[in-house]
Amino acid sequence: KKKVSFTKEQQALMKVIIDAYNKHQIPQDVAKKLLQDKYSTEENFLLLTEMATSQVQVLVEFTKNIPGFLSLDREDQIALLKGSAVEAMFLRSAQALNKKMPIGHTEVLEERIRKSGISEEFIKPMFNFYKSIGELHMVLEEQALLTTITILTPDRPYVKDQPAVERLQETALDLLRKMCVLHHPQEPQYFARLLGRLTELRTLSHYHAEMLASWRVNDHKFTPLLCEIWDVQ
Ligand SMILES: CC(C)NC(=O)n1c(-c2ccccc2)cc2c1CN(S(=O)(=O)c1cccs1)CC2
Repeated sequence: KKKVSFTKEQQALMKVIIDAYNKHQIPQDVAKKLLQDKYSTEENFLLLTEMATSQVQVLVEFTKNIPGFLSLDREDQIALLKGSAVEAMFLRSAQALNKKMPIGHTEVLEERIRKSGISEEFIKPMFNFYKSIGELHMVLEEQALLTTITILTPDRPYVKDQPAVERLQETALDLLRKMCVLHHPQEPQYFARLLGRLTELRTLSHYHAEMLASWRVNDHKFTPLLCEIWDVQ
């Protein structure tokens, strides 16, 4: 078993990130609604709208707890949130879908997502991504750190002080690297595999822009918060 030691700062950082991540789960009532009956496409779309809106609120709260984030330039904070919102949504979705659920719940959830007006060409890559995340069997610390690293991506559009963001991201990457050695000692490539998922996430977020366009064509309504964070309407 490989010896892994964390500095005092790293232990403090992990605790803050885990507390923040645990505090901000998707409200159970919203998730439960997905499992009630009423299967119409319209109803499924509305539920996803509600879940995605609630997740953006959760994301903003989580981000505020990332050590150093609130010390960044205010406009850069906004640029990082807007630049990572879709990727964070897909990451959270993958984690939600791969969570242990009562028998049959996952299937119902999948079915409602497939029948929510998303065209087939986006369903496939989306579910491939969910599956590829599920196969990693990430522990909570890895999930929370991967979300943190996604948010702290320096090269998002309109970020002015990229070095400041890079420094924060480096800290989270160092910690994630150690976490992977600790929790997956048999897989030396595990950390690299996790970062590979971030590349897949960027591809998905390009699909997302097209998904939005096709919904807009069919006059689907989004909430003001989603329109703001996605820069639509
Ligand atoms: C957990 C939350 C963040 N996930 C979520 O909202 N999902 C999920 C999903 C995946 C696994 C388990 C539970 C839900 C699939 C999809 C979305 C949202 N998007 S969206 O934001 O483009 C959208 C918003 C409005 C109309 S479409 C479409 C695809």
